[in-house]
Amino acid sequence: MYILSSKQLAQVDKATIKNKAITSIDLMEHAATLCFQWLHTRLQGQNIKIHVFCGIGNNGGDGLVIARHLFQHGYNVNCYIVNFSDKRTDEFLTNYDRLKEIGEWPTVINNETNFPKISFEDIVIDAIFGNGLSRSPEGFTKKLIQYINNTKVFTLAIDMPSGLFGDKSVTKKDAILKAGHILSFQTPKLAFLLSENKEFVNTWEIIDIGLDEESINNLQPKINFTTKSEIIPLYKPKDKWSHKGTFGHSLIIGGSFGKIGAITLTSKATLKIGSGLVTAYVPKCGYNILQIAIPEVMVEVDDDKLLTYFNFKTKPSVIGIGPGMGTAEKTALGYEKFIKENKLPLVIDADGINILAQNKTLLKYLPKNTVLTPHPKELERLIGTWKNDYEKLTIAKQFSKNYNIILVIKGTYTVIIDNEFMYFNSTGNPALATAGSGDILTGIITGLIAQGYKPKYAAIFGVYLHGKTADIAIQETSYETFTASSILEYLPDAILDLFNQEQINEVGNEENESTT
Ligand SMILES: NC(=O)C1=CN([C@@H]2O[C@H](COP(=O)(O)OP(=O)(O)OC[C@H]3O[C@@H](n4cnc5c(N)ncnc54)[C@H](OP(=O)(O)O)[C@@H]3O)[C@@H](O)[C@H]2O)[C@@H](O)CC1
Ligand SMILES: [K+]
Repeated sequence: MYILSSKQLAQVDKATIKNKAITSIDLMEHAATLCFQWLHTRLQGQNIKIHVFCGIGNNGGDGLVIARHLFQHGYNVNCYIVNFSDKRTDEFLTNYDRLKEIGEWPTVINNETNFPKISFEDIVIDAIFGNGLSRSPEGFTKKLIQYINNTKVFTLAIDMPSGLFGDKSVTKKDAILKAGHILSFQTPKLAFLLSENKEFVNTWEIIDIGLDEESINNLQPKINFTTKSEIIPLYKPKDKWSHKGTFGHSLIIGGSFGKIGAITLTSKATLKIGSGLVTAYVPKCGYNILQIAIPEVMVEVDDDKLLTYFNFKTKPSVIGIGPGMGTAEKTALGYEKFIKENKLPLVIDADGINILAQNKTLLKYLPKNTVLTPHPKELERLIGTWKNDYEKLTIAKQFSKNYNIILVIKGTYTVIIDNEFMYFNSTGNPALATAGSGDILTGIITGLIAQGYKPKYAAIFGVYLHGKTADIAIQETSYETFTASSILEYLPDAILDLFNQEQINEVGNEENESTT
């Protein structure tokens, strides 16, 4: 699913009205009716007080439509116009009239004295600002947002939490509505996926309002939200004539005394995802451990307790390197020599990234499309600091472009960056924040490359499956007891789930929980 900027969304709105021969007012009626139905299905006519706050633009227009349907279905509704400007849109005015026609006159809020009493048990519908927000709210509108936030009432934001920009950072964070849930139109907004907005974005879901797909595709959006429907076409079915050589040979390099577990997990994951052959290259102290832990994996050894020489004999098709490796001086020296001489596809994690960050001149030796999988701290060491999440993404894109590499930035919504393109992952939950989780991911991506997946798609697919294991597991287990080994245990379910037709239809209407 694409993620569109506010500007792109406004363009697609216009194109839809033109190409689908639908009027703007009908499009609004359709979109807002879907929001009403969402609420009606859940409330089933319960007598809960619902406060609908409407701005004077088209987001406010949506609010008026929702309020009308609520009134007509006998709900206990109070509707307000937040009168921050006299620039009412036509669609707002039409729906204002339609509400009056059914005998309901909204209360106009012009200043603080007009704020209504809101109880904790009530529901607030936020239709103050949407896609047309042009600056941070000020004056009584800002005060109203703060007033609503202070009540701690459940808030349902229409399209976006008021005061939040869809695609740029907000410096004044005290004028943004804290949404309990967001019903957002057509595409996720970039703002929902960034941790700097975690206070304002709890759960969200996408309401498909039928905007013109062709117009969306014509924009060739560069930001994606990868759900099951984007992942399925990536899957490479197995050819019945294949043999283990067809699925590649992965070499997994890493480990040090006390951290052989990390490289064991990576090797296991590489094997489990289907790499035809796997060899681990570890310090001697890891030899017995690996041979006993994973009989299917071959082992080559380096120095006693630390990797030093990097002189393996294996001729792999791809190398995954870094987990548990450490950054000791002799390891760093050997690694630097390896990086300068290596021509094979690489997946680099953990200390492999840290050593590159210490000596950035090495970056130019990385083969095109090398995959780097930093967590936020490793990323900072690699690309420097950032002022906000948007700047982080801009710097990361430039970095990916400069060195022709693929970045997998791990987080609540892990993002894969390839030059100007960004792919935000839709799966995963806090269960994955556990020791060894990253080591497993490195193995999964390496093993997919071994099987012929292009590095970018191996990263996108691997991150999706990694997250999906936790989503499936959590229905049967607890967050607490989920460990890195559980990822491997649930990997078969994550793959099989791709072929589960029932859930495919749900894509586009999935609830997404922000989990930071
Ligand atoms: N057919 C369609 O297009 C559909 C659209 N849909 C809905 O439309 C929404 C977008 O509507 P919209 O473009 O009218 O923008 P919206 O956010 O309602 O308000 C903009 C107004 O606020 C003003 N303003 C901005 N910031 C301000 C500030 N800080 N303080 C004070 N004023 C401020 C701004 O004025 P200006 O910036 O020019 O000063 C303008 O007057 C979208 O989110 C979705 O809900 C759906 O119904 C589907 C069909
Ligand atoms: K809103």
